[in-house]
Amino acid sequence: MIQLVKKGGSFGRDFIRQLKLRNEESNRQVETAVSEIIENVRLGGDTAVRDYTLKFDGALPDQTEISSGEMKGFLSQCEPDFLSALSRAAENIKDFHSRQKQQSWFNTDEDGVMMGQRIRGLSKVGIYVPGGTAAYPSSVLMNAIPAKIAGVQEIIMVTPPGKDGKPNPDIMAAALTAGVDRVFLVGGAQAVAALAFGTETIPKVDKIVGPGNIYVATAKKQLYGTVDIDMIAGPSEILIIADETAKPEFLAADLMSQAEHDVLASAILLTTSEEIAEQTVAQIDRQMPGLSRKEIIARSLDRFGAIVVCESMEEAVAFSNELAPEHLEVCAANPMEYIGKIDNAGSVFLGNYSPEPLGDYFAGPNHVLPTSGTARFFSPLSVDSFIKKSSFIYYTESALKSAQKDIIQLAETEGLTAHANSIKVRR
Ligand SMILES: NC(=O)c1ccc[n+]([C@@H]2O[C@H](COP(=O)([O-])OP(=O)(O)OC[C@H]3O[C@@H](n4cnc5c(N)ncnc54)[C@H](O)[C@@H]3O)[C@@H](O)[C@H]2O)c1
Ligand SMILES: N[C@H](CO)Cc1c[nH]c[nH+]1
Ligand SMILES: [Zn+2]
Repeated sequence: MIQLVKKGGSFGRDFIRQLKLRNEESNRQVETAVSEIIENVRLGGDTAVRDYTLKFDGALPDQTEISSGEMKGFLSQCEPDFLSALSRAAENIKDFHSRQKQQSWFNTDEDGVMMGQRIRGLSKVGIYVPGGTAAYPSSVLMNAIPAKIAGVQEIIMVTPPGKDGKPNPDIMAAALTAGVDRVFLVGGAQAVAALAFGTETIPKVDKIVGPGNIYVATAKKQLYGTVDIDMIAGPSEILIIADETAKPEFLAADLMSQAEHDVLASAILLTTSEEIAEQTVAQIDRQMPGLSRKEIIARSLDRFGAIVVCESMEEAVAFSNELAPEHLEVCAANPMEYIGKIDNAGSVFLGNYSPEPLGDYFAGPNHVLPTSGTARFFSPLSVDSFIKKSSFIYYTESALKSAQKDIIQLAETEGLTAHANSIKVRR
């Protein structure tokens, strides 16, 4: 049962503490397990990866790597309507992310000094595509399309095998659509560790991106430093701010759309209307029995769901900024009014006709987003996540001469006389 907190109820600090515990508590539980998996994969390579695949996924694929020829063979198993929806979604995602591309730049002054920045794609990137309790072809597009636009030379995808040890055909179709270079059927913390260290069959990469459950998110966190990562993109979250013009039927549906991802997912409604709050509870009760993942939804809403009646929209916005949700829906008479007031949120959905799943699948912005309050400092996955920059400096003899006094002064103040000497020898 989702908890309903009426005006003046004891929500506030207690619930924020409970939500924060969601991260800490689950992290504590899995932290040790994940570090053991990482260490075993580091030492045991493919053998350890295979053992964990059998243990956690329940089946071993005949082969870990799927060639592009084999991927094409799976296309005939996909629904034609799915394939055309996938290609339309891919176009929207390409269009949105193409606008993010930054250009290298070089500037030359009148005195011949040239400086600039070269921007290029990372060489080898690992993308994690979840596949435990659901398959996520949409996450293939969200990970790989910005990587391609950034100019990544090699995109290595990992995803858990199906319960039969076989690849999911829809995920293979998405990998072909998005231009993934190599695909390995490995999931969980063992996949992240394999990409970070490299094994006999799985290549070591420079950066690992992509969403996943708590094991995947914890493994990325623990391996940061051995490898670069994009962010902590763990169990999904939705927070909705609604005034009295919102529609309870929509609110209930949207809360459950994210609760269905994971028993650790979180769904919160903050509304100024007691009537809307009560009707949303009723709508959840009405809609949930018809949903295939109702058990996951019920468990998620039970622990990490809440409907809270706030004093004002300002109070709701302040709460939201404090929680920094992955997804924020603003269902209000004038949603545009809130654009400047939202400080912390991964992706914001404005108005009654911009439901969260529109962003998950189709609109174009990335659905790989920071969770657990990390939207305070992380941004959505983007083309920027896949680039690196190098700076370039060219000075002429006369330009160096006019700068030499300042450089020598700064070097000597730091006590670094060899630095100063490097300038002096050119005088
Ligand atoms: N934040 C985002 O951007 C975003 C986007 C999409 C999905 N998600 C999240 O991705 C997750 C997908 O989760 P999923 O489970 O379906 O797929 P997953 O691929 O993330 O996880 C499956 C893997 O978890 C590992 N695992 C399962 N139980 C384990 C255990 N007891 N010990 C060690 N390892 C274990 C297994 O190796 C398995 O292969 C959900 O939490 C969803 O909310 C987040
Ligand atoms: N809502 C998820 C991000 O938290 C992304 C997703 C993919 N498919 C469906 N939903
Ligand atoms: Zn979703």
